[in-house]
Amino acid sequence: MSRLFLLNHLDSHLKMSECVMEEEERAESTVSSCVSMKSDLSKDKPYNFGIGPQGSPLKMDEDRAESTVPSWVSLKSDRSKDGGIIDFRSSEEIERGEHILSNWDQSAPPGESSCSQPGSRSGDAEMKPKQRSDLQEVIEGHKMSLKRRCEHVTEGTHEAGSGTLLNKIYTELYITEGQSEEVDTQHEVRQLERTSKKNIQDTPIKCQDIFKVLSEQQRHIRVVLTNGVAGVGKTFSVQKFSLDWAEGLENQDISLVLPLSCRELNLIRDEQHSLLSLLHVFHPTLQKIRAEDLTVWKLLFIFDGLDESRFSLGFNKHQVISDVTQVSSVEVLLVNLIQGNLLPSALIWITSRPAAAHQIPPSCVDRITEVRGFTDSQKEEYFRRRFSDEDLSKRIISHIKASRSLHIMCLIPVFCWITAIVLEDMMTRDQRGELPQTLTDLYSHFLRVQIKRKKQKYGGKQRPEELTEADKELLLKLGRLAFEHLEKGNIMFYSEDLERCGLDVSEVSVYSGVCTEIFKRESVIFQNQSTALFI
Ligand SMILES: Nc1ncnc2c1ncn2[C@@H]1O[C@H](COP(=O)(O)OP(=O)(O)OP(=O)(O)O)[C@@H](O)[C@H]1O
Repeated sequence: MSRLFLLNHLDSHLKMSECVMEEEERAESTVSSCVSMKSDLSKDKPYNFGIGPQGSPLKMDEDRAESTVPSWVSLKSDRSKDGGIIDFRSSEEIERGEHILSNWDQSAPPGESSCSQPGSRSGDAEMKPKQRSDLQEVIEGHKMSLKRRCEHVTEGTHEAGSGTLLNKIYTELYITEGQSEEVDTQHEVRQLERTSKKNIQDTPIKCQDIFKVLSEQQRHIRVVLTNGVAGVGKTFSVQKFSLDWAEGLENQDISLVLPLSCRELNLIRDEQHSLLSLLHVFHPTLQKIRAEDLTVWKLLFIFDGLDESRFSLGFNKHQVISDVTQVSSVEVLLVNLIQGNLLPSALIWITSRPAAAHQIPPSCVDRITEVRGFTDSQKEEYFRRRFSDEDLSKRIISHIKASRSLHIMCLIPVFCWITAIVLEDMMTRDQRGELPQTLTDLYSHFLRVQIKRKKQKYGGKQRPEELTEADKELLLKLGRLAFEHLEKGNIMFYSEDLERCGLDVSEVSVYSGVCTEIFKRESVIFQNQSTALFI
């Protein structure tokens, strides 16, 4: 059955926005405390694709999927038609491949972590030259493929995102080792304000160092859990880590970096796979690898967005699997990987919003890190990187500094992105109205900018700024959908949910430009008498 997955990023924003509106009304007075268990400010990964008869993501229409899934799933196979890996490598790259393998050959076997059992790396010593060069070829093919997937960011509309290089806009994030607190139930503005006042005991850690042993007290780090609220930059960190590896800049002792998005793993939740076939599905460049290669290489599995997974990870009662060709459910494979029964030498990096992180037993985790967002100077650097027009970035920075709530919220990178979109639009056209001072203002303008972009994209007779009756009706229905699911705590919508709110699935697909724009990122607040409507 064809299903439409749309993401609702709005769940806590009912609470949040109630608070923010109160806050705004009370200007600089104390921020009220509201429950904001899980903030869903961001998602730049809208799902909008069909699942094939077996639910296989590989059966997607390639063109459509390419434009809608900024994903780790390589929809276009990187293999040439006859199944051979395309050799994109320069001689330098080939040499580097050799270097990677020899690094691994020389490196000490990983130690054991709390959950792991002794690993086996047998086989590398006996590797024949032909086998070795085949493996290098696979590694290099995978690096090229990963680089292509990671070097561009897919924020905003497809057109806007497709041209943006990650390295151009990536701004260093403030990441710490250890976990700050329990899940915070306070209103986000208040949480963030507190977070920004750094605790002197926080130990900053660079993203590229998360698997490195940094002090004598530490032992081998096998499993890292990275926490962080919505939109704080977990996925961007994964993307940057992967890109730096694929470009040969960092962590070159790792043979293969294997990002797997939990949201995409949901798509094969009902299927049976071996770890090997799972890799073939999500990383088609690795079709050539064999079971024994996996035990020889130093692998890093990245499970991004545990909070979005629909698995129930039963760590206590599950089948034990130690063979990469043994078929089972994806959740059983995951648990066995994390516990170290399957590929005990493999490194595992899991990212999650705080509310879902408890699914991983602490005994399995060697290091916890937390993405805290941008410090004040990183906020400014973000805007300077974003705009080549220095004057524009200066004006935007000074506007943000002048507004307390905007400045606090810019701790979260996705909020910087919204602010950049809105203020750029307002400052670069003949705009007489006041610049947004409050979050409500900002979200309202954001919706307007997104609708305008959609109209420019799809055309239409009326001026891009004008809303037709049909637009209004659609927005209200989307608002209802978001509101109802916000109350239920759902973050994903199915076609049935859309139909229940009077939305025609095919219409929404046609309008996916605006729908995904609206759904994927932000709650936009309309104040309609005393009610807050979220879109
Ligand atoms: N380091 C960064 N440099 C520049 N922009 C960033 C950075 N990190 C995040 N962003 C901006 O914030 C947006 C959201 O980031 P990201 O998707 O990584 O958040 P997340 O923590 O994975 O959120 P979620 O929990 O909702 O999945 C990005 O699309 C980008 O616009």
